[in-house]
Amino acid sequence: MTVLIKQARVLGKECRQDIRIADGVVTQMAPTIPDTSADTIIEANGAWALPGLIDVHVHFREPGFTDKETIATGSVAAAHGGFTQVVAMPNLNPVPETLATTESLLAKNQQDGHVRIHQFAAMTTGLTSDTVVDMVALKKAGVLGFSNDGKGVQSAATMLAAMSAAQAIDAPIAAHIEDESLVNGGVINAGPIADKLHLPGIPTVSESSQLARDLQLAQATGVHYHACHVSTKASVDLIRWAKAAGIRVTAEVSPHHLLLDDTMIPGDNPNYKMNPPLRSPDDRAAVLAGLLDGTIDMVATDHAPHTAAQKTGSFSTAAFGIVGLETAFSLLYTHLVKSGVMPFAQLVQVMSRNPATAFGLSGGQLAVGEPADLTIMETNQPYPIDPATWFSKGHNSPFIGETVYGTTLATIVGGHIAYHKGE
Ligand SMILES: NC(=O)N[C@@H](CC(=O)O)C(=O)O
Ligand SMILES: [Zn+2]
Ligand SMILES: [Zn+2]
Repeated sequence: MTVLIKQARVLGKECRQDIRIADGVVTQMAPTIPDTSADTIIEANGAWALPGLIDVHVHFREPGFTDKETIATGSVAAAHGGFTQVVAMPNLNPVPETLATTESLLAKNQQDGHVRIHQFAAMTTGLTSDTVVDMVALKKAGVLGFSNDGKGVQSAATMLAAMSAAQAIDAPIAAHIEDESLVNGGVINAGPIADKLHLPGIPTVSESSQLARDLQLAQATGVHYHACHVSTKASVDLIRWAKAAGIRVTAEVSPHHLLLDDTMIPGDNPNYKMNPPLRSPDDRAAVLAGLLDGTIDMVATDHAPHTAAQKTGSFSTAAFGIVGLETAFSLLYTHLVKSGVMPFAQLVQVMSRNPATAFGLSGGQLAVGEPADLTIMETNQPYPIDPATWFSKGHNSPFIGETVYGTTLATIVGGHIAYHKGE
């Protein structure tokens, strides 16, 4: 299978490029390549050719919750958003924690995935217990690493045991950081907005105090510790300190924590409910500053689809989480790059190269000889965010109706076209 992309803009190149792909590899880039013998031609017409985007935090809900999303719908949504690789979280039913459940999930990811799907297995059985899974066997089966996302690990002893086991096989731990003894049944960030809406608040220390614990444990074990969806200023300060101290830590931030804060919540609307919650304007400024200065390594969407029924009604009863795969690039391009907050090359780095480097994945670079994972992205035509155009089953987003720039024309995974606009 050969693909020829015509007249794409490429970061770091003065003039438009033709890009030839054969057998899953980028084989040629030049101002003009004759289109003899290409199976497929994609006219970029000056749109960007970017290294395929990588999202290390998605929820595909299969098995167990296929009314919210499936591996098929989630991975087409990923391709539609420009992502060529994702890492899927294990808060499923059954939880991938035994060899049998994990092997069948990995096979299903392979079979149904429209993009490359990597998988985190649970760290502990049932995502809540103190029993660490058989990491050696699960790593051998093919998982990328371990996470209890959705739940913090409440016991320091359990976290230490999990980190030691993961370190011994050089597997990363991706931590949902939340001390449940400090959450107080909260559903929104603690502070004046929670008070105004008469909703119970989640304090920032429920995240940062457990992060401080984890960083000490990561230092003691030498494990690769990845902090999921960092949301507070104190967390950014802790990670900055930890990196300076040589602790092997990486961190992600979600588009919504970069672009929204709790003062923007328009009343009791559950499409603004997620965990961690939208924090204060100061927290939001700190996570953005942390991403800009490299303290936070990457953007990850925490794509968390739910049914309409689960996201209707009030903050107090709705499910936590919002979708992100089909809006992440356009929102960040519009609000960070177009507005001059972040250089375009840096946005691409935090959405592609940095996640690849942190987790040892292929991709993250567009160059001759590299795997043909790439995204053709048009950035000049504004359009309103409209869930009718999405492939995800989840329509739970606070960004619906917003005008953005950034349309995926095509997503190519290993030389195969995973998404092609209009086809
Ligand atoms: N982020 C969320 O609000 N929800 C996630 C769980 C999680 O990422 O912690 C989910 O699985 O729905
Ligand atoms: Zn989480
Ligand atoms: Zn999550």
